[in-house]
Amino acid sequence: MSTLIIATKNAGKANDFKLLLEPKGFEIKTLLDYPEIPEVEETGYTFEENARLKAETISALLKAPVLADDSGIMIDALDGQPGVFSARFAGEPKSDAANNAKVLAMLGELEGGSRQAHFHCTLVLAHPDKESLVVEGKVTGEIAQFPKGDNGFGYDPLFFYPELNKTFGELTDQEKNTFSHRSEALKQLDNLIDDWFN
Ligand SMILES: O=c1nc[nH]c2c1ncn2[C@H]1C[C@H](O)[C@@H](COP(=O)(O)OP(=O)(O)OP(=O)(O)O)O1
Ligand SMILES: [Mg+2]
Repeated sequence: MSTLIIATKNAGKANDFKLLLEPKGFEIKTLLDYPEIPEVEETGYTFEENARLKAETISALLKAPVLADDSGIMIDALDGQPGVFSARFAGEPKSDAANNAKVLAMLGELEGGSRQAHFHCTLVLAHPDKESLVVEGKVTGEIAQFPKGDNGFGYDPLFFYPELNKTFGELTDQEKNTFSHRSEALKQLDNLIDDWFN
């Protein structure tokens, strides 16, 4: 069985990756299993730059293949904000509740059709002596008028997905991992990963 380290400290993402990759025979570890690894600063201005920083830094440190995810939510009415700054939108320390409240306050009374948004995910798979692989995925929806659902993490309770008539916070794990930006990106990776590993 191949071990794959995910360069994340986000327990919600870690859970998504476990559900998505363990059935494919990967043993998943995350930075929560390596508390001694220092924080990698996300100094990039694109998802790819930040995902590369996380994957390539940790891969060089651990001398092992490492996958990183940089993701966020882009809201049309806010010209694509919070985008790369999604995790820190309401400032530090990062808080999902404060980020969600800030988004709702900025959108105010805008009606459904004007609340379009999408989740974006860029994945970078790095190896100490190979070129990194880069893939991405997205999913489109709307920002709900108020948070709904206790599943998932981050902006999930605000992200209304019209196809299922539910927010991502109301989806089962299986539904989220069928429709999410993360699963979309992983599908792209799936086509490439076997050759890359061998
Ligand atoms: O499926 C998702 N469902 C809800 N929210 C999500 C999702 N995917 C990304 N997001 C939000 C969470 C965070 O506000 C930002 C990611 O920021 P991002 O820097 O990539 O992750 P992070 O700092 O939480 O963990 P880490 O860098 O250790 O992987 O977008
Ligand atoms: Mg981060």
